[in-house]
Amino acid sequence: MASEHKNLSVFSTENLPDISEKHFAILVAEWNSEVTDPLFSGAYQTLLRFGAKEEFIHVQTVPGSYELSYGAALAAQASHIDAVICIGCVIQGETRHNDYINNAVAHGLTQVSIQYNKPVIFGVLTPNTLQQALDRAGGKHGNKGDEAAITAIKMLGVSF
Ligand SMILES: Nc1c(NC[C@H](O)[C@H](O)[C@H](O)CO)[nH]c(=O)[nH]c1=O
Ligand SMILES: CC(=O)[C@@H](O)COP(=O)(O)O
Repeated sequence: MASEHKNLSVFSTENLPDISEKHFAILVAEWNSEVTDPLFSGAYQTLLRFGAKEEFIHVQTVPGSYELSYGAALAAQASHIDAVICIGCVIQGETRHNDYINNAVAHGLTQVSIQYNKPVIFGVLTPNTLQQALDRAGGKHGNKGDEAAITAIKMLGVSF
């Protein structure tokens, strides 16, 4: 398995832009909070680590990952928000419900990002099991919340 023994949160932090005056929205799904709480903490602490101001990080919860798209649209259309980070965890159940949620959120967040011309980061785990999720929320495979925050920071440095 490609990720079997890897920390998936290893990333370059060179040449990051100055984010001291940037405003970040973080949307956190309440479903599977034992996973989304550490994902959020990873994202929040990573933003602070690389220079974001606490008062410029705006946090809201939504009931589930499916609601992240609408929550992201509300955040992205706010003029003071520079980037949106969406945190969720959709664990495969007995039916194909998880597939519909995951596909809807992936497409929805992409549409919001393009519509409002702002980075909207997909920090949603789509594991088969709770353990796979915990492994990626501060466990042996790192923290996808950290990755989501670094991705938001890097995207703020992308311009033409
Ligand atoms: N099963 C999971 C859900 N389900 C709830 C949906 O996200 C949504 O809130 C509901 O369908 C009403 O619109 N959400 C997760 O984030 N993770 C899950 O595992
Ligand atoms: C997607 C989920 O984990 C939750 O809605 C339960 O799914 P299922 O009804 O397929 O077990």
